[in-house]
Amino acid sequence: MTVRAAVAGASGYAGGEVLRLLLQHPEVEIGVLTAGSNAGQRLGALQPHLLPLADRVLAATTAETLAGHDVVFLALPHGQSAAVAEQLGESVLVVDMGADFRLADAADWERFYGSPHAGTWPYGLPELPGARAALEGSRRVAVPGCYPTAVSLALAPAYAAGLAEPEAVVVAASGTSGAGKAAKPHLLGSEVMGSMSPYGVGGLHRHTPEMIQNLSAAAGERVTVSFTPTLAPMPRGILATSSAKARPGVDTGRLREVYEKAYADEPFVHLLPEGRWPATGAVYGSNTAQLQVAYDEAAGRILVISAIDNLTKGTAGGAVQSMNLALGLPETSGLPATGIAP
Ligand SMILES: NC(=O)C1=CN([C@@H]2O[C@H](COP(=O)(O)OP(=O)(O)OC[C@H]3O[C@@H](n4cnc5c(N)ncnc54)[C@H](OP(=O)(O)O)[C@@H]3O)[C@@H](O)[C@H]2O)C=CC1
Ligand SMILES: CC(=O)N[C@@H](CCC(=O)OP(=O)(O)O)C(=O)O
Repeated sequence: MTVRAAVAGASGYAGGEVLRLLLQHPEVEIGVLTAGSNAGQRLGALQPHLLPLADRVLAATTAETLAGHDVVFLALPHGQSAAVAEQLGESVLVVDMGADFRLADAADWERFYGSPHAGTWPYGLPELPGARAALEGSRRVAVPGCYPTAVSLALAPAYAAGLAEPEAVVVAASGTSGAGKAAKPHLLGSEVMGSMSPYGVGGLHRHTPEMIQNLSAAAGERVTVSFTPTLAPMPRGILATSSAKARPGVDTGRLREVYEKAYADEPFVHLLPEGRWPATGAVYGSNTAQLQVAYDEAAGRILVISAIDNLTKGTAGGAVQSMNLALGLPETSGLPATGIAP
């Protein structure tokens, strides 16, 4: 089977990463690549690491240029995917790496994104309860945000097993590629190098409702999330520390048992052996999420540390994994499970 794939937003970070993975995918042939202001440029000038595609000229992002493919990846800014997606046929698989179709609650969407809600598609985090079945055979996929990927993988098993009170606290650090390629004053090298800083503090970050949605679904009751993102001086990676008050009866043994069972058969979620801790360096460039759990007896809290590469498992890897499921291909095709070190 040969799958012909187009990528809209090929000049950006998410588009570049999905192309890196698709170039290694045994069943995929790369078709049209599009951009916005960089339409007309050669890809090699913008993504010099994608050597086999260096001479490809970027087309304008329109439904016409994206027509005639089996799958279209949309790596466009928030709010731009819906207009393109609605013009693509229903038989085409559309994988949206933006946020447009992630949230089920229209009021949440409007509050955090400030535009009308476009709809809700099957959610591209197969490891969440029920998600894999919804992706199989689907022709529309909403790829999760990078922080919600790290945090949902970390806390969903605890909530699904009834181990935690419905009030989660999350502090997470992200590499700068999470903010995209467009120049922003707080992302200048001299602002970021040698410094860590918080942003979106106090429930303001748009990934908060996405985490609440996923964890509430796992818990079967409304979970609140206090989320503090921080910017770290590294190009890729997210390290999230997620915690919640433990319910009576929880101890280290029970906590480990729940996580071992939840992820025993998952190819891309790795619960580390006791005493070892996740690190962004260990998952760099891979589609793997590393997890470790701890029970803080004195505080009565469950702690889960998770590490992902924001561009791989946090975006493009999740997108390709979901494509594989949607098209009935082996779920792991084209996806590296091993990282690059040091
Ligand atoms: N970076 C990350 O870790 C993650 C990103 N995502 C999502 O992926 C999407 C892309 O993000 P990212 O790659 O980081 O962003 P970038 O800013 O790096 O890339 C944006 C891409 O969209 C194109 N584009 C911008 N405006 C338009 C337009 N009006 N019409 C057509 N194309 C346009 C750009 O083209 P040009 O170069 O020509 O301007 C570029 O190819 C976003 O929705 C983001 O939320 C999701 C999870 C994680
Ligand atoms: C460091 C940084 O700025 N990160 C981005 C998250 C990137 C991402 O995954 O999210 P979306 O797909 O929802 O854009 C942010 O906090 O806005």
